[in-house]
Amino acid sequence: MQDKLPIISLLDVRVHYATEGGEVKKALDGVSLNLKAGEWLSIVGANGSGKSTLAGLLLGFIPLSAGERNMPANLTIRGVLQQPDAQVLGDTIEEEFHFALSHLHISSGEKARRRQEALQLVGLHYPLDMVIARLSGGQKQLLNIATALAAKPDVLIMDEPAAMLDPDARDRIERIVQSVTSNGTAVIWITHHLEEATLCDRIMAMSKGKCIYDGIPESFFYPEVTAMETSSDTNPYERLQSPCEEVGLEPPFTVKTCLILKQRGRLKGVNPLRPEQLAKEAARW
Ligand SMILES: Nc1ncnc2c1ncn2[C@@H]1O[C@H](COP(=O)(O)OP(=O)(O)OP(=O)(O)O)[C@@H](O)[C@H]1O
Repeated sequence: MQDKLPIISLLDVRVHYATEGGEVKKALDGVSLNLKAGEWLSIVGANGSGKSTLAGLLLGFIPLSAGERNMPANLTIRGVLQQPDAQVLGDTIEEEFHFALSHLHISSGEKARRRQEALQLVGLHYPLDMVIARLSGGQKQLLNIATALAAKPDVLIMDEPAAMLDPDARDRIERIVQSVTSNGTAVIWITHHLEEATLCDRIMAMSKGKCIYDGIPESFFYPEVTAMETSSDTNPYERLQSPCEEVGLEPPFTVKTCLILKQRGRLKGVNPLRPEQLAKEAARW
């Protein structure tokens, strides 16, 4: 991925709002970002840290107060919002695809093919005249993802896509993201549930409108662990805080478990992020 040029580049972007009290609210306060084709970027941060503002800026519905946003004019970007209902326009699945693809200059046969492919990918097997109101929240979200994917976007931005979903639906979205990124679509997945940020290529952590970490997940979740010259049996290791902990975010359960094991001298040299990776390491003991 290193050799690819960025398809989106933000340079020192700022989004400021005037508050009723006459002060300036800095929703984004000097953020720079390069996104490459096929990259899976997780944007994490506490409530109000600027994640959705960044998504809105990339999707083009929030204007810049300052800085530069560079992307090719023909770049196709699609967004999936947290509340599935907020995005649905049609009454039926067929209508929803009709609205989503109406602006594309492709034949109706190609539209039908893309619709079929996208529904297959997200695993929605319903007749096209299925009334959307009868779908569950998770199914509506999968439909939103399918309509976004049918436009063959260069960039897919998902703002808390799994917030209303059960673990199975979340796993499905993760598999979809793995599939589309391997085909070149860049995906930005915004979340404050850090379990959802353990499969991505890169994490960007936001705090108070600033980017305070931009790098691989492993270094975000795991601090340096150093052996201490101590006679204590229970805690022979002292560790620094990870960037994740420094920002005040709660690490995934797997990471928390591993950090405790590391403090007890176990799991040296490995930094599992997913439960299945931890199980594999534990099985070696
Ligand atoms: N239109 C607006 N006018 C004034 N302030 C705003 C506006 N939109 C966002 N903000 C403020 O900007 C900051 C960043 O908001 P944003 O929604 O981007 O955060 P977030 O990280 O997405 O939060 P959450 O996780 O709760 O969705 C917040 O303090 C918010 O109150």
